[in-house]
Amino acid sequence: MATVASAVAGHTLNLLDHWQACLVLTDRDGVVLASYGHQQLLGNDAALLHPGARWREESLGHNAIAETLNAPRANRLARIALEAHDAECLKGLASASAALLAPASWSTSRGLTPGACEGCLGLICDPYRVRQYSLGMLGVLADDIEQRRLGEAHGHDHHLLRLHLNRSQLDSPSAALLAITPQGQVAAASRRGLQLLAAHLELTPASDSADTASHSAANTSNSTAHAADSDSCATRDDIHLLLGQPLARWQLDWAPLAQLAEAQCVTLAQHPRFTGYTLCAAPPRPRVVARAPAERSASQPTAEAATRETACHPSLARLHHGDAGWARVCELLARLVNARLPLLLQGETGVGKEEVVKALHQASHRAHQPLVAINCAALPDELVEAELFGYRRGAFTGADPAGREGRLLEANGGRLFLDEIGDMPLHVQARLLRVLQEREVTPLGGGKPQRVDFELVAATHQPLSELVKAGRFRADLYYRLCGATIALPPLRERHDIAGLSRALLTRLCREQQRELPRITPAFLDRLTQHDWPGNVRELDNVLRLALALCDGPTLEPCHVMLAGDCLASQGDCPASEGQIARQPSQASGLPSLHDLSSAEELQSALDALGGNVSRLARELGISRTTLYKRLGAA
Ligand SMILES: Nc1ncnc2c1ncn2[C@@H]1O[C@H](COP(=O)(O)OP(=O)(O)OP(=O)(O)O)[C@@H](O)[C@H]1O
Repeated sequence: MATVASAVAGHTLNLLDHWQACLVLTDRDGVVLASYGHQQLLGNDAALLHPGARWREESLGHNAIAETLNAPRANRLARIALEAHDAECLKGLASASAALLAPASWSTSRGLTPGACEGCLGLICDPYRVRQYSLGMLGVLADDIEQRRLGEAHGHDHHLLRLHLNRSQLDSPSAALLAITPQGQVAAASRRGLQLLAAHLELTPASDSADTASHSAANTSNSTAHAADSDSCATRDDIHLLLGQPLARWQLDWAPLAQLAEAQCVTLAQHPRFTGYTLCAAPPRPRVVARAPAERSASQPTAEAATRETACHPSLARLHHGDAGWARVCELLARLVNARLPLLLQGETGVGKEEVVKALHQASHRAHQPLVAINCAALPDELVEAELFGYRRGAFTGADPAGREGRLLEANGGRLFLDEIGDMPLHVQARLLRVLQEREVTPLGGGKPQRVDFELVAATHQPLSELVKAGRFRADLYYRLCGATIALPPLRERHDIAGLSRALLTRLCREQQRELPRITPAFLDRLTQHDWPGNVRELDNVLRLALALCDGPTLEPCHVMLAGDCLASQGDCPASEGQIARQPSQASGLPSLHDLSSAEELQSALDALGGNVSRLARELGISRTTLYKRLGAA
């Protein structure tokens, strides 16, 4: 779910930044899986936005996420007003949230399965900026996530029908989505899909009884501002009448629809109830299953079993920030993480191959076992065998008299990462192949072979298959390494450079224990225009330098120094809003509260800080609520 949510949330990052708002994705227990947007919102309590933090009532008191998760169906959308939060760090902020529900589905073998709550998407924000837009946005994001999850669950063996009155909106979350079996039965439907079918049968939407009780109880709290879900949805009983039914029941003729090629649209001009709707049908898309290795013992889990394990671990979800190519990589990794397949990662230098291996290891069942990384290009030819396989006492001149275990044995029980595998000398390739075949390591100088059990990941920036053709890499080893080959896209092809840059800057500022400067759109624009031959490594360096060059509170395009730019030629940056605000005498650069007596003066100070209410409140030593009250006097 985190992968899908990240892909969806990635589109909102600019907006979140502008609103100084933060989106929090939690699982159904209120445990944070990921967060996006303005991470400084909670100041010293930023850890609440980190994976693992809990937002249930027992941990954090009253808040919208907890409220939604108490009764997810009834409270699909909830909003908590300013003072109603219990936690000190949330006081003066608004929280709003939307439940993320799995689609109700039907199959011949299992019958009807109601959609369970899978998690929650919360928005923590400055209430004066966002107000009612927050719920609208959350509703759209939740619809989008739920639709994508439906496609993920059913798209490989069902036709997906989309209906919308406006052809250009067929791909949007406001379209109705139906999953149809090869026999033409409705197997699942999105919320809007259910509404559309329900309307056709003239079903009257009613509330789910269990959830309604808790909803009413929650509504008795006058500090809670609930937003009723304006999108009425078919009830559980109605779903029995909708799912598992032949599509023909709605007078939609299945045979010609099943023949539609993807992206082909039909306008249902004359249809009795769907008049004016455009319909588009996508045939099933087979799942991508990694190539199985040549041999596998019967006791090992199959690749197919692993493909069922599609939930994306937060450490994998953190690898991308909304780019579709990287989202696909993360999804594949999530499927393969415990599949016991050797993985081969291919990608240019600096794309993040090592980051991927670390994330993969953290997400795997072996996370608590060693991850042993070996850079094959960095080992001198004469030492590489000793390093990998170890040696016995006195095996060669200059060896450690006590002998050495070798890195392969160190990886026993865990994962071995062979970086730059294309640079491994041929004679070492032969020995490694033997280890992979026999799962035994014999140290240099002889001795008893020792059994080893490790997962294997190899990486290279070289086209390994070409090296095989050129006779520089053993074909038999190549086929042992590439149970699944995953190509990592270079940075210039990514569409999430802005989101990635924000994440890298946040990490750097945390490391340097400094406040994250405001990031101007022009700064991000300059980053997205570059080609990034050194990929994420180059971006990381450029951002480090930008932070070092930035004295004020705002990162401007002039702080971006790309390879070849000369520091000495860097002109002065124009004084930013924040620098203008630095005139007064205090260490913080702001006049004291005493000096800012009128609402107009407070407003000017706020404008000078780019509208950052939290920061102004902090600088002035007052709560956000007090600040709003004083601003409200204007
Ligand atoms: N998704 C990411 N999030 C944060 N940092 C990243 C990410 N991907 C890469 N980096 C950073 O970019 C730099 C290069 O990453 P990494 O070493 O994983 O690349 P690589 O592909 O293994 O490079 P090489 O082929 O040169 O060894 C590191 O500093 C790493 O921390």
